[in-house]
Amino acid sequence: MTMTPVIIGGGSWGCAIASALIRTGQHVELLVRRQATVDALAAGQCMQLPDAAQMPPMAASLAPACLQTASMIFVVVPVAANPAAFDTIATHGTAGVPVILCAKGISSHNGQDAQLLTHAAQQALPDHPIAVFSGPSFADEVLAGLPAALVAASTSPAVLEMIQTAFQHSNIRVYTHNDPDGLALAGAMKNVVAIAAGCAVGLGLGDNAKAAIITRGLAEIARLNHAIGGDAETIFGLGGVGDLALSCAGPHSRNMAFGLALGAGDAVPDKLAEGSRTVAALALMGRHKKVDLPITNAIDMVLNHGQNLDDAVKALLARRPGTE
Ligand SMILES: NC(=O)C1=CN([C@@H]2O[C@H](COP(=O)(O)OP(=O)(O)OC[C@H]3O[C@@H](n4cnc5c(N)ncnc54)[C@H](OP(=O)(O)O)[C@@H]3O)[C@@H](O)[C@H]2O)C=CC1
Ligand SMILES: O=C(CO)COP(=O)(O)O
Repeated sequence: MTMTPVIIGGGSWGCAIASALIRTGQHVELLVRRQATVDALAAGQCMQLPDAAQMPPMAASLAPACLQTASMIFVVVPVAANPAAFDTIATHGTAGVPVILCAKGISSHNGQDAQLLTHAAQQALPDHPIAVFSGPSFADEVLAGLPAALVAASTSPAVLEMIQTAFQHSNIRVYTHNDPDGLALAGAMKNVVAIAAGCAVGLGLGDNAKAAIITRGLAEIARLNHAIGGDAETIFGLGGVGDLALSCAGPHSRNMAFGLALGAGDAVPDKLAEGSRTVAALALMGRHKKVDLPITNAIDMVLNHGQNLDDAVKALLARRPGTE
């Protein structure tokens, strides 16, 4: 029986991860939800990246039975679809097979609670070791074969070794560490900071304001990371500063593009911006942990509580500045 990596989700990032593994000569299967996606992938097309370079044809299926022979399972659907993916793995996956979380956000049920994806996965999948795969990585660039450096984090050295080996000789260079919670949190939070940075630029507040938001946003990430017991070094690595820098660089990031449109008073793009979906849970987590998250809270007020963006900016600037 041949064991193959299986990727749940055939969107931008699922295709990009698959393309990197295929480049090393591995057979990969994608588990998707629509026949149209199966057909597009077989023709070497990613539906979410129509302008991307031609990719290799990819084997995809609608049948979760493909999980039975998975050597490792990448979960690459939006955060909101992760619980259903975990249920599918619990039903069809083989115990002991690593589950690698690739989404960037916080798990939440109807805005009533807030949970790191790592904790949600551990609860739903007690028989599977869990890893987080994150870092600065725009899917279209990975799909085009350009180099990227990512981080895999798990408490299992064997799982880290497996992931590193899987991507050896691909265009993804994998660094490892043992702080999955910190890595999951940093990936979720950078999206919200990118929305805030986009808002500042869209409002015409200038480069100084953008740099201030990135830096104070990083301080928020570090504070909440400390509160959840994450490793401070995670925040200064690829999955922290690295991904924050990438996402705040410009409209290539969907989260930054969302913020730019919001700031400029334009309609927001019709693309996934995980930060807009995760900010409520993140603000809730900050309240539960009693951590001050002014930028996160401001974006939550604007997106979920009807606050005017100008008023949110005024409220942020009216805060008494403290020590750095
Ligand atoms: N794109 C990137 O550069 C990167 C993205 N990520 C993260 O990866 C995650 C996925 O993003 P990305 O691939 O870009 O998103 P896309 O919008 O490109 O693709 C999403 C994929 O998930 C599927 N999907 C969406 N909703 C559901 C659902 N409710 N149930 C089952 N499947 C669903 C879509 O299926 P369908 O086509 O049928 O709608 C599609 O295959 C996000 O959390 C993102 O932050 C991480 C690193 C880089
Ligand atoms: O996470 C990403 C790059 O690392 C993708 O960012 P966006 O979802 O903002 O495009």
